[in-house]
Amino acid sequence: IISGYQALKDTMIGLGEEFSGRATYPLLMITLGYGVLSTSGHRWKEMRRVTLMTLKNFGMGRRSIEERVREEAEKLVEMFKKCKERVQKEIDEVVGQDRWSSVEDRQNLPYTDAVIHEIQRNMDLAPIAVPHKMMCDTEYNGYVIPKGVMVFPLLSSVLIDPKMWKNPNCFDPENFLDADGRFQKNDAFVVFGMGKRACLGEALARIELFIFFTSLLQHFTFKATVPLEELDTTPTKCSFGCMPRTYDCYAIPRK
Ligand code: HEM
Repeated sequence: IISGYQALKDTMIGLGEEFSGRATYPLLMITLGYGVLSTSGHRWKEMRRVTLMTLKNFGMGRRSIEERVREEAEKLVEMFKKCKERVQKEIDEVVGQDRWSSVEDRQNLPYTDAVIHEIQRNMDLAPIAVPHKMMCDTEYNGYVIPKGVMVFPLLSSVLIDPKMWKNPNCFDPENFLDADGRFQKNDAFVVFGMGKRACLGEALARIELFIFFTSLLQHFTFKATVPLEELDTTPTKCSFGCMPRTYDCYAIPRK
């Protein structure tokens, strides 16, 4: 298990090729050894290249991916409308009046951007990423890690690495803001993994999260149905992931 920002950076990026294999474990047996996530070596490289090309072609650049994501966000808002007959008229007014947010707005919404990042950091969706496999005998930090060994990049440890965060142990958007309130990137934001096997869907996921989040908050105010102190916001553990809990809430259209 590789833990902490520096060790993950040294191995996943510095020794990227050596650590680029994918280990097999029971959950991955459903893939029958196929697919970009579960393969290693030449086969994986080819699939990763083709998948990346397909994802790029799918959008023909970022703009049309964004348009498709926005369409989905609009559908989501439509879904809310259907469920809430009583407020349908108000929603129609809001949808009719406001423009949709776009990724260009991100730079002018540093606090919103910081909140989305902080949610992802706290969520810790993939605490151990997806296990890697050593491609050859490799020495790191005085340890010899033999070929074939399963390696867990402990992403959780980086997301709360005290050397890397202002306030690692609680929800604080300031972790992504500088003294002037501008958005500040942090290399320890590794929710999508690091190096050669890092998530292929990161760009798409980031656009989706930004547009869904801003569109929903643009059109609705969310209120809990119980006092906030009664809500447990810690993620639940589910297999090798961390999942958000489910909550009842009021989605109140904004005027
Ligand atoms: C918030 C959403 C997402 C998060 C946090 C996430 C996170 C991750 C992580 C941690 C890994 C493993 C990295 C490693 O092995 O070191 C991964 C792999 C991968 N993800 Fe995602 N992911 C997300 C969304 C997506 C989406 C939307 C897609 C597809 C469009 C996608 C496609 C993939 C693929 C294909 C791999 C395997 C890459 C490889 O093995 O070379 N992910 N993701």
